[in-house]
Amino acid sequence: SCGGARCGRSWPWCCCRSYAGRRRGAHQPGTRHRGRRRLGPHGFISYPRLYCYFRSAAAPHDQRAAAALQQNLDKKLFGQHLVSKVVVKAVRGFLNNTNAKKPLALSLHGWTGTGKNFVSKIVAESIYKRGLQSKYVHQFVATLHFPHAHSINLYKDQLQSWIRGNVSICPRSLFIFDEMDKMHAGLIDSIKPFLDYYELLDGVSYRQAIFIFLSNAGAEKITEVALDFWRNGRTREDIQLTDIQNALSVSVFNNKNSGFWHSTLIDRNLIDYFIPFLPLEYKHVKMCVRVEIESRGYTVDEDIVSRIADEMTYFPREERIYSDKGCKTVDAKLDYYYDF
Ligand SMILES: Nc1ncnc2c1ncn2[C@@H]1O[C@H](COP(=O)(O)OP(=O)(O)OP(=O)(O)O)[C@@H](O)[C@H]1O
Repeated sequence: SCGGARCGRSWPWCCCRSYAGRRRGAHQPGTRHRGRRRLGPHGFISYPRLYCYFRSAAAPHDQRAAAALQQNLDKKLFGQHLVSKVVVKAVRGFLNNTNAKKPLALSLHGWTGTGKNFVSKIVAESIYKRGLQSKYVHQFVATLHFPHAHSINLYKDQLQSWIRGNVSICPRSLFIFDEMDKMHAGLIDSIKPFLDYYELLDGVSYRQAIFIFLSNAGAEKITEVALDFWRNGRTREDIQLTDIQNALSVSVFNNKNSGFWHSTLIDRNLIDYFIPFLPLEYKHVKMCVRVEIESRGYTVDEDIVSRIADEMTYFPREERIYSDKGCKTVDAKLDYYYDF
């Protein structure tokens, strides 16, 4: 129990935002939240709901937010043409829609180190000034927050109450579920009502919320398609969403280790987009190395770039096209070459 401690960015199930919400009567079933007055951090009177509304929910009408998302993805994300296209369309469309019928639900799939967390961060930064640090952004990591299979019913209750409490406070809340493939089967179904087409549930509307699920499940399927294109002499940019999306959702639905195994979220079509992250090639790894060198304030040395990219391992064994860690570990390898 947090015992009324100050609200932090950690994961206190019992308290903080849910607790604060309860104190304000924000997420009691059937209670309408009116944004009551309270003293802000500097002694000013603040209106929590309005604060959230103007800081966050006003973003949909801000073309700059959508433009920033596009710009950032174009500039920072390598080798993921499908991701850039779909994420921009989905998020921009959703933010600009004042009459959304359901929350936005995106499921990002792909090999490790291909940019799933990176993209979630860019999405958060485009909507909320403080990005992942915003108190309206909630990140769950399956192995950290839902470790024990025997506690699944408890987690279900806690997850529901966490989401209910936070959406009551801020309708434009963002929930990111990492490591979906390590989530106990059935747990994620507990949030199904929130992702559905209800106008109100116990007086709360979830239609402005955004849910992003991250998973390695389906990576083999994605690699299979990418390899097929490569072996047939076609460029990876020729791959269309339609070449992967259906097969991906079916494979995730039928994969016992996907977190979405036989999930009602999938069979009730509550996930809006299954977004495939293609495995990264040698040239993409080099791009990541260059960015990392520049971010540390050094001039790019192409010799070091090649040496680091060469150190990574690539698959399949014969062709050696795709990095098996994507761009992960690139920053650690740099430490060896530079005396920081
Ligand atoms: N496609 C990419 N374009 C640019 N940078 C990338 C890309 N993929 C990964 N990176 C870099 O590598 C780092 C690690 O990637 P990230 O954490 O997003 O991988 P992930 O797909 O979420 O992996 P995992 O499945 O293991 O969680 C990112 O912070 C980013 O710096």
